[in-house]
Amino acid sequence: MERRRRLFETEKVGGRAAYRFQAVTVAAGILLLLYYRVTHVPAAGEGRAAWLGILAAEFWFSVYWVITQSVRWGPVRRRTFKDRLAQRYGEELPGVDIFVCTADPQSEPPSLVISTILSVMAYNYPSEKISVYLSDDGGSILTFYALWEASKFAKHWLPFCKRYNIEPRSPAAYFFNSEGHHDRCPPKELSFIKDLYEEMTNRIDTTVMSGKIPEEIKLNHKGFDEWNSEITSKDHQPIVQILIDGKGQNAVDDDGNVLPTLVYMAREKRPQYHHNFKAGAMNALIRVSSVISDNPIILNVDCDMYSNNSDSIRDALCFFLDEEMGHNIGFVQYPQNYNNETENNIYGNSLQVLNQVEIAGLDSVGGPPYIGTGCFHRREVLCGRIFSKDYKEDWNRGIKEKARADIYEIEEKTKSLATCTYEHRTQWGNEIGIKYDCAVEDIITGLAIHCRGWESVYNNPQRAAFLGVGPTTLAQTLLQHKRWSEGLSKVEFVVSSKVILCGMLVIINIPIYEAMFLRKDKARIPFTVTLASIGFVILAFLIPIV
Ligand SMILES: O=c1ccn([C@@H]2O[C@H](COP(=O)(O)OP(=O)(O)O[C@H]3O[C@H](CO)[C@@H](O)[C@H](O)[C@H]3O)[C@@H](O)[C@H]2O)c(=O)[nH]1
Ligand SMILES: [Mn+2]
Repeated sequence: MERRRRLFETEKVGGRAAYRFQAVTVAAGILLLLYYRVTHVPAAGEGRAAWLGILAAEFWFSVYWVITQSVRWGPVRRRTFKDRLAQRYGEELPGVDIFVCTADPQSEPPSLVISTILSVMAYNYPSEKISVYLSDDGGSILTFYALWEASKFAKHWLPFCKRYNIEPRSPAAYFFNSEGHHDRCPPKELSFIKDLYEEMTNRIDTTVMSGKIPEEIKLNHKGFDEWNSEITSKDHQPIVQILIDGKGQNAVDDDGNVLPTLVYMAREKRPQYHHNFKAGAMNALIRVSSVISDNPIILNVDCDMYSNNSDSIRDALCFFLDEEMGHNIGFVQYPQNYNNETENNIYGNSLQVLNQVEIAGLDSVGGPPYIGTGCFHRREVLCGRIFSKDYKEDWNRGIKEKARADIYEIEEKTKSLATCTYEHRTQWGNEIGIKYDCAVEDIITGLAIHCRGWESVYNNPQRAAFLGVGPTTLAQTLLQHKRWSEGLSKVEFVVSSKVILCGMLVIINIPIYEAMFLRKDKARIPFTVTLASIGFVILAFLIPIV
């Protein structure tokens, strides 16, 4: 049989030899420094304590440096072949569910959230195979209103994007910091769509500022009835509203083409139940989407990360659908790039080393971590499936024509999956879905997926797939790093807690070892007692093995 051509290839990043040479010189420097410290310890009373303290610190940084080499030693780059994907599959491609998370209409303005939503609705991909879900942890009628406006604007925006093949497809980014693709379309049409967009954002911004939705607008959609004066962001019933039903009759754009499904979800919130932040929202989305569209691939993005490259879905599929390697791949991670870098990048927020070198380095040793946004997962992998080479993904899942229930029935059914108590006494947040109880839920979820045998790949194409809003001030930077560090040290602690515990026990027991082996006075423990203790220790170690 003819061997199929690969849908992606892996290249080594250039400059490895230069980096390795530099690393060897640094290693030599570190060793010489440690040698000097160890051989020149001053006498007691002449600064010995400070010397030993510095030695300990330098030793720790040396260990840290050695560990970081594992992620910088062999970075790789992936290249996809979308033309081969097109030749092989045409438009017979799997469905994709896209999750966007938002939490607060004040700090994450709804007009920007919907720009992200519109950018992912406008992927260069068959619309009937895309379902977009917005999770609103703020449970805000203002965000719902903005999404309803977006569902109407999409009818003009999507055909416009596809007709002139514009990039990026976030209207906010396209109109206000575009790279100049405006010449691709007739000026009249451009100003028409721009006016529509500006009118819409003005309406949304003034409504958000006033904090109230005009009564006449509320008459336009039944979804507004979900809110009453008692609802707060921390105390409300589950809300699921299907704003565009892609499988329905009326879901067509201006050109008569099908529109993607668009769903608003605010999971139930009650003060007495812990909501588990973004992880809780994602898990509710996994369940709700399994009833509405149930597509085999899930992409999730933060609401401030718009799609900057309309080919990213096809790019990601080059990995999953590759005949040789695809079946090993659990998720495809894209980097977090920002479009609001500060001058000279003074706080290092563009994450260059992480994005270009370290995550690419991890990609050569089992795969990148899951970093919370810009990631394509297999639904089954998020739901806890353990890797097996016999497993065959059902790529038609979700597309197969099911007897479609009434839209109201679906909404009612899915609400029951987004309640506070649904997960009680289940494995959600543990073996199933995104993990709970960690500030970096994404990292531990990715590690768990690796532990179940799946690999991941990192794709960093020339044209950034997603662009977000990064921190720009020192205060924002510190807050983000504090959260990341807290979360990561927890991961580190879980992994190394046993080692630390054993080390502490050894240190606490130093006087006993002294009495066993070193002391020559009366306090020395008799040899027979030492022997008996060693015997007991060995026995104690054997117990868990037996
Ligand atoms: O209760 C919450 C809190 C946050 N979010 C959403 O989660 C996302 C990330 O939260 P943010 O406060 O912006 O955190 P960042 O530090 O910017 O997030 C980075 O770090 C997180 C933890 O590692 C990852 O989950 C994110 O994807 C990654 O962008 C945003 O879209 C929020 O709207 C919720 O949906 N519910
Ligand atoms: Mn963020």
